[in-house]
Amino acid sequence: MTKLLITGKSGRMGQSLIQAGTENPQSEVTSTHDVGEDLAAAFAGVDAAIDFTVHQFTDEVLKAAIESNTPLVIGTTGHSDEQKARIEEAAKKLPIVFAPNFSIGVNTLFWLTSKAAQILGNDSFDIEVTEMHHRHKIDSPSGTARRLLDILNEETNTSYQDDVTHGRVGNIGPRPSKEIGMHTLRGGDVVGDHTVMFAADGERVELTHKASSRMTFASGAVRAAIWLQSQPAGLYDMQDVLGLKS
Ligand SMILES: NC(=O)C1=CN([C@@H]2O[C@H](COP(=O)(O)OP(=O)(O)OC[C@H]3O[C@@H](n4cnc5c(N)ncnc54)[C@H](OP(=O)(O)O)[C@@H]3O)[C@@H](O)[C@H]2O)C=CC1
Ligand SMILES: O=C(O)C1=N[C@H](C(=O)O)C[C@H](O)C1
Repeated sequence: MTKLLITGKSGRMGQSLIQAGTENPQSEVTSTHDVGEDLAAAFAGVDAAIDFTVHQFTDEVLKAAIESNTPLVIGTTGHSDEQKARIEEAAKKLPIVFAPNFSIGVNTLFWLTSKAAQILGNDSFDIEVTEMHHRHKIDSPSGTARRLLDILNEETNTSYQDDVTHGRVGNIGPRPSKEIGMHTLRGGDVVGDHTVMFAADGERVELTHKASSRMTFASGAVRAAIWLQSQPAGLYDMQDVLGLKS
């Protein structure tokens, strides 16, 4: 039985994670944490911690995990490159799964996006990405969209800095062929929609994933925490947990 700490216990994901960790026959939620509570005390005696909170809290979580030698699952998004580097550093001491999306469907979308970009390329096909989330989401683009852009950049020899355009306004002129458009939508209670579009003269391919329940992310994160129990220190993502890399 894997004893779990869930941080952000009152949050949307915190609530789903408590449910998923309780329902999974291989895990139990023995500790929770929220703003203002003692984090070191919350880490005492658990086998793994799952953090879906805010990026500003990640450094504190890493410190407490290292001090208590506790494997960590990080689902929080919105980190800067410097914060991501600190997660990589911590993973030299601890096993950490850090993933922008824990659903099996989105991890399949990552794989499909890579294959589609290899086949279609960005010469005759124009690539655009859209994401839509609920009105409360504070980071943009979503962590999942950032990962999709990383995949597209890698497959098309483009870069996030030079080739990704966020929205368009004004007299923008014709579309540069290498450009990748990124468009964020926010509204209502949308759990999480992502589309990668390849548009050419005469045809269009659209790869879309729509999440309708946060339990898909939560049960994936609990599965990752259980999987971490048998892993050495290192930085992993959900593709490792699902065996999609081998
Ligand atoms: N990787 C994945 O599969 C997924 C990732 N996410 C990501 O998870 C994160 C949380 O999303 P969601 O649950 O919707 O957000 P919520 O706003 O609902 O929850 C955030 C939680 O973090 C707590 N919190 C806020 N500030 C701090 C702080 N400084 N220190 C400690 N705790 C803090 C909040 O406490 P309080 O309420 O008291 O402020 C709350 O419990 C986001 O980054 C989101 O993008 C979401 C879904 C899937
Ligand atoms: O904040 C959310 O809700 C979500 N965040 C993740 C992201 O930023 O990609 C994953 C999911 O789409 C829901």
